[in-house]
Amino acid sequence: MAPTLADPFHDSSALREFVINQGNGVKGLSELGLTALPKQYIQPLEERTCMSNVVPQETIPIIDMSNWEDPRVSKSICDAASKWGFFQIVNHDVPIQVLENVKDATYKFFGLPAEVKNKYSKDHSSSNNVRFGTSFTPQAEKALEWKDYLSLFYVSEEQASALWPSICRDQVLDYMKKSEIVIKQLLKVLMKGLNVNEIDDTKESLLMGSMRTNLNYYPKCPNPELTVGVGRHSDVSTLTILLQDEIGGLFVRENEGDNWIHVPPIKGSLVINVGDALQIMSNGRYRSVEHRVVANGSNNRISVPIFVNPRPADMIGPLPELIASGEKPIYKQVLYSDYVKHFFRKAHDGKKTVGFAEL
Ligand SMILES: COc1cc(/C=C/C(=O)SCCNC(=O)CCNC(=O)[C@H](O)C(C)(C)COP(=O)(O)OP(=O)(O)OC[C@H]2O[C@@H](n3cnc4c(N)ncnc43)[C@H](O)[C@@H]2OP(=O)(O)O)ccc1O
Ligand SMILES: O=C(O)CCC(=O)C(=O)O
Ligand SMILES: [Fe+2]
Repeated sequence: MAPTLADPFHDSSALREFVINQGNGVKGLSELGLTALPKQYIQPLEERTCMSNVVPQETIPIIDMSNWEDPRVSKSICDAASKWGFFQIVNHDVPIQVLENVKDATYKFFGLPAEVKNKYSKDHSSSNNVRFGTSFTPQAEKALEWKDYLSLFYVSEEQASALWPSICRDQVLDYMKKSEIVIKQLLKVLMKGLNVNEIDDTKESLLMGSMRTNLNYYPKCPNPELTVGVGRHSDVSTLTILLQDEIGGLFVRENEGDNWIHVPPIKGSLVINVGDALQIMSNGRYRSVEHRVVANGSNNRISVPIFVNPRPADMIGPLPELIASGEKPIYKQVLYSDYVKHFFRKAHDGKKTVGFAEL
């Protein structure tokens, strides 16, 4: 069949060549001015966000961090991590300018020509620690996701200087560095909520021994109602610190039901969520909750999550303090890099990754 403007990528190998192999991403597709979504991005009905399942009056907690050691603030953090798995923080210690700089740097990186960004793709990057990509796991997905990303795994300043794209390196490093204070505050409070009152070096390394920052770019989409920006998933991190811009589009699942809650952008705030590693280490007391991002028909959107993780070589399982206090473990000990590889090798599938660690 001859290509048409509505669907010039009827042939899937032509689409993969343009989007994945040449590094144009969905940003490149969006900029072609397509009038219809290529069929490879059409999600099954059950994966699209249906507005009748969105609860407009509900909201995740918004927590003021200026008095984070106040027992009432600590309680609201622990309650939010148990009940919602998600909350927003305001009046934290990360300067607004640092957040603005990393958003600008994200636009600058994605504004580079495809052939420059493509130097960081899975096939061309000189290291697994830097990866430019699109969708999530295109090789495993039945329907692709409408998102491009740059993923930066932090090892050292020296490695970042040598390997990370210079157009965003310093801004990402600054964002990570300045976020460390609030990450430590949150972990201290959350551990205290489990009666783990001392975070020694070993425990600190287990909770936050590695960090990965992703720059996510969701370009304007024809037929946004047919696809997703990011499909339903929980993060595999201990905690995720997410900076989103003013566009909106992140939805969180309410408890176990089929209702979804929008996370409204609040200027200067950071969205915090519990990841699978903390759900496992807390023996299920804190919950990693499914979330998804819708595509947008009018605007481009960016977000910048910092995934705070154990180290790849760590064994993770319910914390010994919880088991010593008589709790029955519901998870086994697993090697964290095995857990992450399991997550990355399949398409987004809600909360299924956690099954890998269940007893
Ligand atoms: C991208 O869209 C996303 C991402 C997310 C992410 C949510 C998170 O919570 S990220 C936090 C992940 N944790 C860590 O990175 C810390 C620990 N790191 C590790 O354990 C390792 O670095 C590793 C990630 C397991 C990679 O180890 P390595 O030995 O190099 O293993 P490989 O065989 O190369 O990779 C395994 C498998 O994963 C794919 N992959 C690797 N890195 C990424 C990446 N940054 N993004 C996407 N996929 C990645 C790699 O291609 C391999 O798959 P194959 O099929 O090729 O075998 C949430 C939501 C999103 O939409
Ligand atoms: O873009 C967002 O708001 C969320 C992205 C996300 O869930 C992720 O990258 O894991
Ligand atoms: Fe996520």
